[in-house]
Amino acid sequence: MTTTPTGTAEDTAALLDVRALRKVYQGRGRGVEAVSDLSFTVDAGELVCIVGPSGAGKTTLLRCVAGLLDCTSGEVVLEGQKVTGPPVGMAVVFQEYGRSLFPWMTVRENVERPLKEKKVPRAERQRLVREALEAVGLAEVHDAHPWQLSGGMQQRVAIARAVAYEPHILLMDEPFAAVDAQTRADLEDLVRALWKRLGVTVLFVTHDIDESVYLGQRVIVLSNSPTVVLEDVTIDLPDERDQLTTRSAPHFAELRAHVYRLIQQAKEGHRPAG
Ligand SMILES: Nc1ncnc2c1ncn2[C@@H]1O[C@H](COP(=O)(O)OP(=O)(O)OP(=O)(O)O)[C@@H](O)[C@H]1O
Repeated sequence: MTTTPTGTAEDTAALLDVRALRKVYQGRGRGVEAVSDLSFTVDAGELVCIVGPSGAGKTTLLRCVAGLLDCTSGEVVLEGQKVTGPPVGMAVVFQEYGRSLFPWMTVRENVERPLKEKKVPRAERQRLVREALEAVGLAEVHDAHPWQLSGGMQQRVAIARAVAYEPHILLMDEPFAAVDAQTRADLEDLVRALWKRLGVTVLFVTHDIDESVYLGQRVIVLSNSPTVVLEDVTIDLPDERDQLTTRSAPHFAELRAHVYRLIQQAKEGHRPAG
């Protein structure tokens, strides 16, 4: 069991509710307060990006949301249940695809593995794996091993594995930081396409301001550590986005500049007013 019911969850319709999250790492002698007080919600079907300067606590936040790390105080509530371990309805895609795929398994076996653990019946598993590999454009290489594929293709496998699992929420932790710029653009479009097609909720952590504005419906900007939310920016760009038109739109530039200024303020130690 990875989640426990919370009596206070009924007051929110949000899929994910991060409430006054605080994380202090206990070191030798003294604690390090990485996250001070983080609160935000994500509604079902939203695509929300988190940005912040290096060391802002993005990974700490994501690990707490994923139930991989205990918070010191506050709570993470997913679908009305307090997260106390990796939740069933969640899948995570990490930056280091090389370490998250099993090299001795084929692409198909890698994607299928979590479904076996979830005890999905065989025929259903095969359908989900086939559809997920088709969705990321890798149907042809289902029998290859990860080490036979490029970095971008390996990350597509990791995305297919997450998608096949049919999560209610997909967490992505700087998933494209290790691929080249062209592949990154393709993968960004893949995430938007899958998000629209599947209706999955996505929480996407990145240090890349342009990427956050291009992908998100909202961008939550974090202060530097000990972390609070500096601003929750609504990205009111048209829903149909593409790399050329969207990125060259004047309003994209305005939003990008706004988030950029917030990150500069974060680096200078600004905190939200009040
Ligand atoms: N295990 C740990 N023990 C002590 N302090 C830690 C530990 N992990 C992270 N920290 C500290 O917590 C703060 C936030 O770290 P975290 O890795 O979450 O930030 P980040 O925003 O993901 O950074 P980056 O963008 O550089 O990956 C930093 O000051 C970091 O030094």
